[in-house]
Amino acid sequence: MTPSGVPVIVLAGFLGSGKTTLLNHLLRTSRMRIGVLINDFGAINIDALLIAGQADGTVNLGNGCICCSVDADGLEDTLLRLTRPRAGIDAVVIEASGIAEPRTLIRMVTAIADARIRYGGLVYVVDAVSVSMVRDRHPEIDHHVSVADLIVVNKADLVEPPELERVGDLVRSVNPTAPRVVTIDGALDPAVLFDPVERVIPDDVGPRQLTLDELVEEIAHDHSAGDGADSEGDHSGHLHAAYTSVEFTSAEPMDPRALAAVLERPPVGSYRIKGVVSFDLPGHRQRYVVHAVGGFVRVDRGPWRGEQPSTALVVIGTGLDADDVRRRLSEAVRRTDTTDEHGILSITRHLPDAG
Ligand SMILES: Nc1nc2c(ncn2[C@@H]2O[C@H](COP(=O)(O)OP(=O)(O)OP(=O)(O)O)[C@@H](O)[C@H]2O)c(=O)[nH]1
Repeated sequence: MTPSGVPVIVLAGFLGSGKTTLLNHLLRTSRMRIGVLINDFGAINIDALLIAGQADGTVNLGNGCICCSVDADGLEDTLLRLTRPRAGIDAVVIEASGIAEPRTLIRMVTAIADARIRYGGLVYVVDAVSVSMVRDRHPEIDHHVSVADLIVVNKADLVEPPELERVGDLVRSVNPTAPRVVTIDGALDPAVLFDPVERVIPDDVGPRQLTLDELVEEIAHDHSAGDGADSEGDHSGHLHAAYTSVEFTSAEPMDPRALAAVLERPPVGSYRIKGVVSFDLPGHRQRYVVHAVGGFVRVDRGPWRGEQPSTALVVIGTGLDADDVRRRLSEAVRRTDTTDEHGILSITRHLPDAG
């Protein structure tokens, strides 16, 4: 028998492991109506930008780590609103920031005593390339893996089979019971996560089902009305205590060669750079999405979605010199006197199909 209540799944994993990629895959391939709660680290919510347009309903929980910036009541309110029968949501996924403390989040979800929702488990994404290095730096990652209900070993395309096997053994030694799935680009079969549903909207839910835009608007309004305080107290032992982020925005287009240099040789202390970039060059006026994780750079591009082309980047790391980061990015804003017609190649060579 399928348990009752809308499942609330927590999606976690270290910085850059592939959580947003996996979530986008689920949103594209699942036939369910999925509500998404996103919590990103940094004042500009890049993950919300990267998911926008894909999710049925996206609620941006704002700046900071979810376990700090959203108090238990705020999370409860949001979840209960999101799962009202009129909303017709089949499942909720909370994407935690890459340095969130999943156990705190799980406690917050399981503490909600309302039959309308149930905790749907922790899906933990492991980056096959960097997991060993990340464990050396942050042994507490093992605690996160150990409480996972499903472990997704992602980026299988970037490691040789023996290394993949080694990562599998390592994960199993930390969490012997959770099932493991190996993926490329987070291509997880939604059936692994969600029970099939037959959506029945009860008769007593009012004149009509809410559109998700209406729902999101309502929830966003509630959030701006009262931002949560820290309900969990001391976060000094959490991963995010050591990390800071630096945001950068520019209405002026960027210089591709200079930006590529920042992505390939990131500022001292930087572990993760991500964002949306405008180059505004002939043939390259699309919306570029750039990612750097450890030493890996990846670029994707697509159309702007009605927004004004501009650049928004976040750099996350430990011991970042914010002034230096901003200076390097400011220097990568395109100067009008430059004519570097091949500069864009330093960016397009990181497109997945660039060979
Ligand atoms: N080659 C390869 N790249 C991947 C794979 N999965 C994700 N990526 C890339 O890795 C980068 C980070 O992916 P995201 O999905 O943004 O990672 P995240 O865990 O959401 O990152 P944070 O929110 O910053 O913690 C992006 O450039 C992705 O395109 C994969 O399986 N293979």
